Amino acid sequence: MTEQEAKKRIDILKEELNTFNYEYHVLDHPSVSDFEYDKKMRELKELEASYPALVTTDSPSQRVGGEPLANFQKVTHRVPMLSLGNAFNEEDLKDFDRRVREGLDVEEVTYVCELKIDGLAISLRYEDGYFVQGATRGDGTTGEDITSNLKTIRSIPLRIDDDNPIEVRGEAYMPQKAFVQLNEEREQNGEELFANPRNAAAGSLRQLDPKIAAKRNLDIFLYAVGEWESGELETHSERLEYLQKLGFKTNPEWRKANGIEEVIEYVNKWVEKRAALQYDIDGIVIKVDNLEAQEQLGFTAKSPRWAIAYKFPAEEVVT
Ligand SMILES: NC(=O)c1cnc(N)c2cc(Br)sc12
Repeated sequence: MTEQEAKKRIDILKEELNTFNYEYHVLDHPSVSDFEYDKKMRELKELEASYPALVTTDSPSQRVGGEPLANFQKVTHRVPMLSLGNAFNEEDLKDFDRRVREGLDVEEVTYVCELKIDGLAISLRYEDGYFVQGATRGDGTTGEDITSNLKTIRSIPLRIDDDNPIEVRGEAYMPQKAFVQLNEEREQNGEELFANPRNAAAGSLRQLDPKIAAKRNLDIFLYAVGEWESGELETHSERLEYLQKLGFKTNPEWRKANGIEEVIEYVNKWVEKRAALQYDIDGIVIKVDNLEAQEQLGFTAKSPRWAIAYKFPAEEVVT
């Protein structure tokens, strides 16, 4: 086989494997068997071993990186990562809504309600359509470069169909099933157990060896943007739809709410339904949907005036 023929075959295999990966990990709707997937991955790795110059950063064979890092480099976020004010009851939510309506001088506001994922806030940077850097939130301005660990999360696309520099933010988390399995393994090995899926996700993403992170079955939901050079949209809900169109995993439970009464309805629904989820949530995030209105409201010293986190009461720990 000539190098040109090898490149053609490698491009086909990359396209197929990245698509199978998207179907399995983002859509939860695989179109091929694991056997079929593994066979094509083996062929890709053999071709890349014969033609190392043809290995590219978006190749699915590159998800589990090379050698362990000595340490994590610091990353300065071009756009600071948010922290949210909290609401603990309906009164707090009504106060928030009152401040927003007064700030915008309107009678009623359209909000977006989203589940507050109990994981680790993450920022993903794409340039020319390639995943180039992933970082932790850190203190909101400076985080740690954990690109090699984030590449092991199969639902993170290595390539997207938008060549503008964009940053997408979300929450990396460990599904409850993965958490139980991990602690069972640790118990058998006499290792210290993780207290909860959030700590397990944080501990996994802080591993210097990506091969360990790759085994932790982490996942991610994306829900916001940082630096954004792509076409401007009018609302946050349109952004969520665009992120999904780009191939990012967004949480399917987000809903628009017309006025605070619909927000309260959504919150009360999830106080009941949260136990049925396969991942931990610790509240609901409520955002003003219109982006111009967000701009108009701006920020306090610490957090946006156009969003709030309703925190669920801490669950009683059954001992
Ligand atoms: N959907 C969201 O906006 C969202 C979900 N889950 C979270 N843990 C957080 C945290 C911030 Br800050 S926003 C947000």
